[in-house]
This record gives sequence, structure tokens and C-alpha cells, in this order.
Amino acid sequence: MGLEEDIESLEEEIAETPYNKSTEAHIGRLKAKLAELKEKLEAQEAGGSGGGGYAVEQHGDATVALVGFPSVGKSSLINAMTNADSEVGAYEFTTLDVNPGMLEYRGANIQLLDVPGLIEGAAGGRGGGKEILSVIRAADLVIFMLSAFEVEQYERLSEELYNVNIRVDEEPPSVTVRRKGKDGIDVNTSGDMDLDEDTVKEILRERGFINADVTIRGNPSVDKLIDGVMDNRVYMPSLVAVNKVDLIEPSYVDTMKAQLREQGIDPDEAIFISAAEEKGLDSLKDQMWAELGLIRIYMDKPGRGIDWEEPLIIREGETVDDALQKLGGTLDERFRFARVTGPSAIHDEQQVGRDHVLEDEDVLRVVARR
Ligand SMILES: Nc1nc2c(ncn2[C@@H]2O[C@H](COP(=O)(O)OP(=O)(O)OP(=O)(O)O)[C@@H](O)[C@H]2O)c(=O)[nH]1
Repeated sequence: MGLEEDIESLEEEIAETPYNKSTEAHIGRLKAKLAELKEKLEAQEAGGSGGGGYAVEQHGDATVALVGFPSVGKSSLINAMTNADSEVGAYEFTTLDVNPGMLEYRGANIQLLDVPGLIEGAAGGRGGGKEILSVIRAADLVIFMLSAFEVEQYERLSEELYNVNIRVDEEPPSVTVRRKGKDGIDVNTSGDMDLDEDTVKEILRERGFINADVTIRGNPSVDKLIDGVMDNRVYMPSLVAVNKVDLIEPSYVDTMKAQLREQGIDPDEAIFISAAEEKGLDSLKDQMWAELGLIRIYMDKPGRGIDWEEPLIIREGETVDDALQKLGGTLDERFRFARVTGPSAIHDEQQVGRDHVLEDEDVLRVVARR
């Protein structure tokens, strides 16, 4: 049997086995095996089509993937939000049918990618599906784009992403596994786990661990635990944008909101837009900014003063050291200390070291050796 058939028969077996305490460990083992086989298949396909996956070069400070069915308005949104002249890197995607645009917002360059092929069986690996998925996997944020008349499409979209191991708006489960020389598998939990130890052991053995210490925090499900022991899961935030709201009648709003709720989307968190009439775009940009966790650092350059026009863009939680890496050149080697004025500083011109955590709109001056 080929991998595909093996996967299919495992999926059938899982579907046919009732889930209860006495079958939990068995199901855990089957699901772990399934995850292994899928990983193998993925590696095989990536290898077969030109060697080791598709490295998508990152442009700008962050990348956002727009996913949605055909005709929901993805291209229109990219055109409305980006500057047509700044279509950096279009050549890279010509074979992938990915349509990029660069949005300049608060001094940051945010690359928007329209990935149209997703729904055409991408998760099953047909056509250019795999390449498209690797584009999404490399993104920092996913925007689910829905038409106001077809918000139920959300479910298919999120399923597709789940099936290719993209986890949106989920924290990675807290599972650490350390191999050891003997004594089998030892499971340590924080006490609130419902899964049996046997289930954990089955899953780990299936993953190839014979002797290991496993530490699990919280109360993961079988699927989450498997996520925690696999290497090919990616975690990213998402937003839901509902487009074409210019076309809906006021009387339809409640119906649409109810449909959103049925999909598990809080209507207050969805962003209602009209790409055609350029409405709601500021709010979308704002939310994107927040989800991406970008912050602006204004550099105070010797002899040139503070550059308020083109801030250095880094991420929330990053430090002076991260800023130095991003600035490049020899500043890193010559660094002596920095002076910070702004939200992260206790007082103006505070002297700080590499570990200092910066905040949005800090002014940073690097004092370096000559
Ligand atoms: N009324 C209205 N029409 C829109 C809006 N956004 C897009 N459209 C129209 O919807 C159609 C599809 O828009 P596209 O931007 O091509 O959609 P797409 O998602 O990129 O579609 P594919 O390229 O097929 O993946 C076009 O005729 C657009 O003019 C909107 O906000 N309001």
C-alpha cells in the first residue's frame, strides 16, 4: 500500500472507533501514526517537486496572507490598500498565482498576499496547492476574507488551514519531551490533565520515543498533544474581514451576524469592509497592526537628528539588541550603550543596555565606538 492508502485506512479506522476512556490510548496511537504518515507524505511531495519545500522570500516588515474563495474581493482589497507601484516581488510568485502588494502603514511595509488557490484542494496536495500553503505558512497573520453573503465559507477555509497544520488563534500546547537513556517514558503533568498516561505514552512511542521525560502543562486533548510532539505545526493569529458590505440591505445585517456566530465568529470582532468603496479599511489596517504586534522605533542618528519619517519596525517584546540586528552594519560590534526616550524609558535619554525591551514610538540613540 502507498502512503495515501495507509492514510485513508487509518482515517477510516479512527472514524469508526468510538471515543471513550477505554479506547482513548488506542485512538491516540492511531492519530499519532496518522500525523506521522502525513508528515512523511508532505516530505515526499516537497522532495518530488523540486527539493525541500518552497522558501518564500520575505519582503517588508511583515507578511499577511489573505485567504478566501474566488471572487470575495481579495484582489480588490489589495488594490485598495496598497500602492500599485510598490508591487515588490511579483516575479517570485508568477508560477504560484500569488498576487502580492505592499501596504505602507505607520512607517512599516506590510506585504499582503492574495492566495487564491487555497480552496481548490490545496490541503490534498493537488496542483499548486502545496506551494500556496507554504506561502501561507510563512505569513505572520492570516486574514479570512468572506463575502457578506457567504460568511459560512469560513468553516471550509479554517478546516483547510487546520488540515495543513496551520493553527490559527491557538496557543501551542505546553509539551516538552526530553530523551533519556533508559527507564521508558515518564509523564509529568500539572495535575489537571484528563488524558490517561497510557494515551500519552502511546502517542510518544508512535512518535519514536522509547525513553523520555515528558512534561505537559494544562489539559490538552489528544489532537493538541499530538500537535505538541510534531515539528510541522505553525501557529499564527487571524482576522476575519467581511467584504461587500456596501451591497447588503440593513435588514440583512442581523441574519449575517447570526451566521457569523454560527461559525464561531464574534460579530464584534469581525471587520466589515467594502473594498470597492474603500470603507472599513482604516479599521482593518489598525487591527492588522495590533495582531502583528509591530512597534515603531524612531532612530536618533548622530548629526542627523530624529528620523520621524521612517521608523525602524520591530516586534512587541523585542530589545535594543533586536533593533541592532535589524539595523545591520557594524553597529552591533561597536555598541557601547543606548539612550531611550519614550514609552519604555523611565526618564528621557535613559541609558540602557542590549537587553532593554523597547516599546512603540520609543526614540533610540545608539552610542557606538568609532
Ligand atoms: N460591491 C462590491 N463589489 C466588490 C467588492 N469587492 C470586490 N467586488 C467585486 O467582486 C468581484 C471579485 O473581486 P476580486 O477582487 O476579483 O475577487 P478575488 O477574491 O480576488 O477573486 P479571485 O481573483 O477570483 O480569487 C469583482 O467584480 C469586484 O469588483 C466590494 O466591496 N463591493
